[in-house]
Amino acid sequence: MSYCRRGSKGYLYLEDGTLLEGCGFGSPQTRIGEVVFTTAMNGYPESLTDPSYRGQILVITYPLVGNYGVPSPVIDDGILLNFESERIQAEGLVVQEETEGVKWNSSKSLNRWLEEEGVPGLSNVDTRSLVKKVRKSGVMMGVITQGEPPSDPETLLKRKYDEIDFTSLLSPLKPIIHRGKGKGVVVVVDCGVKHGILRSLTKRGLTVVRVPCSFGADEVMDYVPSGILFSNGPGNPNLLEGQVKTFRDLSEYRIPILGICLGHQIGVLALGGRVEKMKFGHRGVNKAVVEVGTNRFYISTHNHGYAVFRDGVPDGTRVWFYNPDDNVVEGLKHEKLPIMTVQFHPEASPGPWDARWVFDLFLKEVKKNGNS
Ligand SMILES: NC(=O)CC[C@H](N)C(=O)O
Repeated sequence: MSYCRRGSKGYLYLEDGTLLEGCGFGSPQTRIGEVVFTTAMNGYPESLTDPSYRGQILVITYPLVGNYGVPSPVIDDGILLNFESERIQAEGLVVQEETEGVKWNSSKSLNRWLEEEGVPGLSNVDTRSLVKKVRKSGVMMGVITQGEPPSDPETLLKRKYDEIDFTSLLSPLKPIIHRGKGKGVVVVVDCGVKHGILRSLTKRGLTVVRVPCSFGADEVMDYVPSGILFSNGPGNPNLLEGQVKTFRDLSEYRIPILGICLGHQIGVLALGGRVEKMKFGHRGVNKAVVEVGTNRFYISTHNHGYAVFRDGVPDGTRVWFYNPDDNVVEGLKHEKLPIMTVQFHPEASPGPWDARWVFDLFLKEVKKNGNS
């Protein structure tokens, strides 16, 4: 790499000793994270602000990133449009080619956005071979930096993604209320909720109370909810004993519960199942899931590194969705209780809306519950 148009070289050092050299963009910071990739061809503003990417360096397989700039934030009752949280959550971004795009609603370039938010970017690297490596050896920790290669990467890489509880960094400190125009209150146990989930609930008239991820069942029940949603979030679900207990305790109230992504995994653990780390995860917006029973395929958005395999399904539940590529369990329904969970993202953001009816189904359950 001899010439970088923004002046600075950039580097990604991987846990296995590989050093990739490219061009720096965004902010000249050094950050550590688990190196993961998404196959989404668009939606970088949503992906970068998805709290579930906290602690991870995101590699985008689509070769041109930045084409349509970064939209201006629109906030409606505290809920953002076009972004999934108030800041970039990913630790760093790796792309093949970073572009200065424009679009009618773009307020700045990707480069400027990363610069303002203190997040390093790396471009002009062969993302294809990087992804092949990650697919082959599994996800690894990495250091992203600019200027010079990292001087002591081994020390930096002592930090392991799987051992950190990121949810406490993202969860609100106190409850936040978003009012819907209809009846019914849903408490969202917020371990880093995507705003797309909040939008999906308020759009259906529901009032949303976002409570800290550390809340126990009694604190959740103080809001007399008609339904409870356990949100998506970053990190290893096996560290979240408190949240698992809260889910278990709440299941006894027989109130409709919907778990999404991390929420699905917490539910599985609460009901006695098992959640394991995958080799390189599912991250993208064109992943098929099959609904058991109807045999319908839905194209859906995924962002998960942990998963429930067939032998980890808890007793008393049945598989609702699975991924036809690798058979991973993508959703469960409880046989007796009004509990349903999905590993994928029915709110999309970014991605297709094929499965947004999951929220309609939840709404139906919430209405049946009577409090609404
Ligand atoms: N999007 C999510 O909620 C991700 C859940 C969990 N952190 C995983 O990677 O599997």
